[in-house]
Amino acid sequence: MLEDINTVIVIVMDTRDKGVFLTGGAQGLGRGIVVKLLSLGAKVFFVDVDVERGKATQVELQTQYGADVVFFQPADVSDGEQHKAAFDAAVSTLGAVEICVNNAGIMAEDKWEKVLAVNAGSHIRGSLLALEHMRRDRGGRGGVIINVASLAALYPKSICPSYTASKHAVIGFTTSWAMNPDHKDHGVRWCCLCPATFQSGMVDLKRLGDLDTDTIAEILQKQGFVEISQVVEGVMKLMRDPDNNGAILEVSLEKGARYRRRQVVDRDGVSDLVVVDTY
Ligand SMILES: NC(=O)C1=CN([C@@H]2O[C@H](COP(=O)(O)OP(=O)(O)OC[C@H]3O[C@@H](n4cnc5c(N)ncnc54)[C@H](O)[C@@H]3O)[C@@H](O)[C@H]2O)C=CC1
Ligand SMILES: CCCCCC(=O)/C=C/C=C\C/C=C\C/C=C\CCCC(=O)O
Repeated sequence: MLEDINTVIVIVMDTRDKGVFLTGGAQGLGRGIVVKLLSLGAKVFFVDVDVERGKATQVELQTQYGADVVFFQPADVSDGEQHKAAFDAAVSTLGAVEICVNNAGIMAEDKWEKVLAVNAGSHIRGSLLALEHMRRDRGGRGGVIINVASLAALYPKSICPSYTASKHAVIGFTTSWAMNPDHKDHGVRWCCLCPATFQSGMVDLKRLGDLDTDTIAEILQKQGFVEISQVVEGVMKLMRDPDNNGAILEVSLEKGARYRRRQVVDRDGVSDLVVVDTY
């Protein structure tokens, strides 16, 4: 009798010794992703505009994981020069960057230009810096770009229109690049993460500008939060699967982690992109 041999072997991206560049790593989700990647043997260079918190995080993580695997540089990623200088410093410190996580974000409806500069501008710039460095057809090693959006990237949100616009921009930019016909040559994957609300510095109601904090507190209380650890697992899911390109992964309390959209690249990396799931 024939054995069932329909076993699928999935080769996941090995993060060990990979160079990572991440923005907004001093606290919240960014810090959670840094810790996870360090625990898996990656080397991480993170930036943040919060210098004190960034330094403290660096000291703590160097003590735990080693002084030669985690590096912090202060940078405001809404400033193109600071952002580029930090990316270049990451490349010279780590040797190469193969994973880029554009995570830094703010919510401040009374400063919509800043919201767009950080949440959309820095994700676009960071992606282009990473693409240029990683692309195989220009001597790079390939890699993956993860852009942290939000559930607010997928729906209109009357509470925070500018924040919502900035997150929609991230989805549009990332999925458009994922369809680039040169994908097979440059070997860089593009993914978006869309989490529901989780506890972090951003949920500090004092920092939300002129938003109606009483209403927000009431909604958040009723709605609940996803755990940062669940959101970090979502990032790992996007990162690890070598077939993932153009993926939008939602992480919510009701549905857990699920793909809203995804395209696959054949194992040989030379076929056209095929949309396998849409919404
Ligand atoms: N907290 C939440 O419920 C959700 C957050 N997100 C997104 O997750 C990402 C991370 O946010 P959280 O961890 O929640 O916030 P957080 O406020 O805890 O951490 C964000 C970090 O980014 C840094 N940052 C802000 N502006 C910066 C700039 N111009 N340059 C460099 N660093 C800067 C902050 O100093 C902070 O350390 C953001 O993109 C946010 O929009 C998405 C969905 C839900
Ligand atoms: C806009 C909400 C969904 C995503 C959450 C997010 O990206 C960041 C949240 C940060 C702080 C919380 C402040 C405002 C959100 C308030 C209420 C959310 C619920 C509204 C809704 O889901 O429609």
